[in-house]
Amino acid sequence: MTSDPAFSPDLTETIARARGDLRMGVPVVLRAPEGAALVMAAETLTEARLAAARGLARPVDLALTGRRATTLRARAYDGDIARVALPPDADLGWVQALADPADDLARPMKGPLETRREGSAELHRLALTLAKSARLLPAALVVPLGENAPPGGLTTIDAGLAAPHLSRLAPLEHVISARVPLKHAERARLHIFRPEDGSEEHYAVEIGKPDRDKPVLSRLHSACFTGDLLGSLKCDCGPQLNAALAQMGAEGEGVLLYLNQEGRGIGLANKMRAYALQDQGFDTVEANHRLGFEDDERDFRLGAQILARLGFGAVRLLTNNPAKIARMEGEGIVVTERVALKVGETRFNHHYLETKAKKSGHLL
Ligand SMILES: Nc1nc2c(ncn2[C@@H]2O[C@H](COP(=O)(O)OP(=O)(O)OP(=O)(O)O)[C@@H](O)[C@H]2O)c(=O)[nH]1
Ligand SMILES: [Zn+2]
Repeated sequence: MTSDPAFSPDLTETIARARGDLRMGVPVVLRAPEGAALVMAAETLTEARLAAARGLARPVDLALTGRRATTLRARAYDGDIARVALPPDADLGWVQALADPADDLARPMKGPLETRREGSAELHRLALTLAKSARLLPAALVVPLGENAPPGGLTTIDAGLAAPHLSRLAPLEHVISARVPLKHAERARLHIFRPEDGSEEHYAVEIGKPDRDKPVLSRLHSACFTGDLLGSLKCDCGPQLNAALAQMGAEGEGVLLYLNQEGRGIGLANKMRAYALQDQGFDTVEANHRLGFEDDERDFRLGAQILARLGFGAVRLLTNNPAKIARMEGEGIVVTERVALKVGETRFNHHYLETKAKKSGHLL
């Protein structure tokens, strides 16, 4: 056996491993100067692990976002985070009901919920960041280890190092580019970019050979499995994707970024949870909030980074979303023109588009 540290995972790799652990239901150890804690995602928690957490005889918290706490009428003393004390008789169903709003209307009374105000919320905040980045519901059990040694074989993260690390944008590796003739543009190339943090790859479709010294017609498209692939009438994504490529094809050049930020960054499973809430009468923004997410969890720095990597510094941006323009400019990409992209309105998405205009500032 070699003990060469080059073989050991670094911080980025350890965090990627922790994401996988949480998705599988395996606890992760977060270490801080005030003590270590075991963290488990509420979504993948089991009865056996909940019982084991109680066996440690320490006060156990369920960390929720401030958004979820508002729906549950629980006090979030840390602003963006609420630390709900696990009652002695709480079972797995209780944890899941707090984490998942699916049955909020059928079973409205979860409380009274006791939330903590003393001590630090640092590990709770990190636990929720990890759960979100694993595309799980943002709810996690936080079990202080106290004098107990962490169980063997668990991924261990230094919280002080991980928090700033998670807020930075992972560098992208350009993997490969190749020609893909498209219906709308025979001269097209697909570029694949892979984030160094082990998260999903993103794609750039380059139409023609745009001059890098001029503003390029560009679209930052966020993945929408239901709209892009299934032809869902519940949103306008499919027609927007098609129309953007058609316009680039007609002009002979352009660049479309296909960012794998499904569901405005919450992942497809959570987007379907949001759709189920919309079936109960909530709009697209309310549904995200009830789940514990912000309206939009996407990181558009990614788009700016890919444009810069391809050599573009200025764009004519196909969008109705002013936030995308602001984010591009904030990252040093000049937006010389907004090109409106109004297609695909149906009787099923009329309310969705209206909500985006009213609540998220989209231009009509
Ligand atoms: N969470 C959530 N995501 C949704 C919903 N409907 C569509 N989406 C996602 O929203 C994103 C739409 O992205 P875009 O069309 O690129 O962005 P946009 O903010 O609407 O801006 P423009 O289309 O550029 O005007 C996709 O990732 C979809 O999967 C919804 O009801 N809830
Ligand atoms: Zn869509």
